Amino acid sequence: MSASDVRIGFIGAGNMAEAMAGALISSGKMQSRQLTLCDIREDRLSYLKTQYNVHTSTSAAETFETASTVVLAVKPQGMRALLEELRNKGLHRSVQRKQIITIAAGLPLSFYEGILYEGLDETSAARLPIMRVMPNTPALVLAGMSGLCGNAHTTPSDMDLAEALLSSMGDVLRVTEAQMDGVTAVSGSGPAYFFYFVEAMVKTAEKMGFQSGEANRLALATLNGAAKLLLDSGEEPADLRRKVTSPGGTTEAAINEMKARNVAEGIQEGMLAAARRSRELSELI
Ligand SMILES: NC(=O)C1=CN([C@@H]2O[C@H](COP(=O)(O)OP(=O)(O)OC[C@H]3O[C@@H](n4cnc5c(N)ncnc54)[C@H](OP(=O)(O)O)[C@@H]3O)[C@@H](O)[C@H]2O)C=CC1
Ligand SMILES: O=C(O)[C@@H]1CCC=N1
Repeated sequence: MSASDVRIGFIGAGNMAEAMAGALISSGKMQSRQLTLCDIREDRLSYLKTQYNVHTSTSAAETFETASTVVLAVKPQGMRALLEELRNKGLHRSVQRKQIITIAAGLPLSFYEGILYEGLDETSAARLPIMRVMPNTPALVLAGMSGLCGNAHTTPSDMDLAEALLSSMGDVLRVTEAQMDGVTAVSGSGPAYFFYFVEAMVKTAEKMGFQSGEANRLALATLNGAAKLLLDSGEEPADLRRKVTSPGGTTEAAINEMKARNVAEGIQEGMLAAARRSRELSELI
């Protein structure tokens, strides 16, 4: 199937679906008319239609039927009801082969198989290969990071298709399913850790007397520059940190204070909590 034949249907058109759909369009990978965004919220759909000129629908069944690739983008807690709705309408007995890509945190491939493959023989199940993707919201600005894995019915060309779509939004790493909780904790949730750090830096700059706009400029230009330096120089973060840290200087005073407050441990424990929560989500359904 060539890129122009692909029809992607997003079921659940929230923050992450918007980031992915927006990236597919702005990267030139897909035309708006190749995308359908489905949500239960009409207000959300009218915003998305105005913003991206995509097809919109309130019907998950219709979106599933008309797509060649379906992206399941509802919250994990709503996934069972959605899958059961699709299965109860017989849509899993698809004659047309289509890729199912789920972006929900935590839920294992076996959960989707248990519902979507119910009553299907191997030949019919093979028409619905299922892939798990863990993207992140910087996809919207084509700077995303995604982890990708697939079930036994996923062929190399299904994986290539998913990777081609995701690489238009940023970097892609193929992983095992066992690594997905880790991907979620590092890159899926990761942008929020960074934003939390920015919030703290900006708040502190304001307390030091800078106007909000000035505080934002100081913090953001610095973090953007530091990330660029790290990426472009190829040097280790610890080495770059040492180059900023003059013995007996201001940076040393800051880092000593952060170490005394176990900031690194807080980051580690936060990330481990995210991975734990990812595993827990699979138990909730
Ligand atoms: N946000 C992120 O950074 C990331 C999110 N994810 C995953 O992406 C998924 C979506 O997250 P996110 O975009 O943040 O969530 P949102 O809540 O922003 O989006 C989900 C949308 O789906 C709607 N919805 C719920 N049930 C249905 C249904 N049956 N049919 C159609 N639409 C429905 C929701 O409506 P309502 O609000 O009324 O329920 C909501 O508008 C989650 O599973 C999450 O784990 C993965 C990586 C990163
Ligand atoms: O917070 C969450 O559960 C989702 C998954 C990764 C990022 N957001």
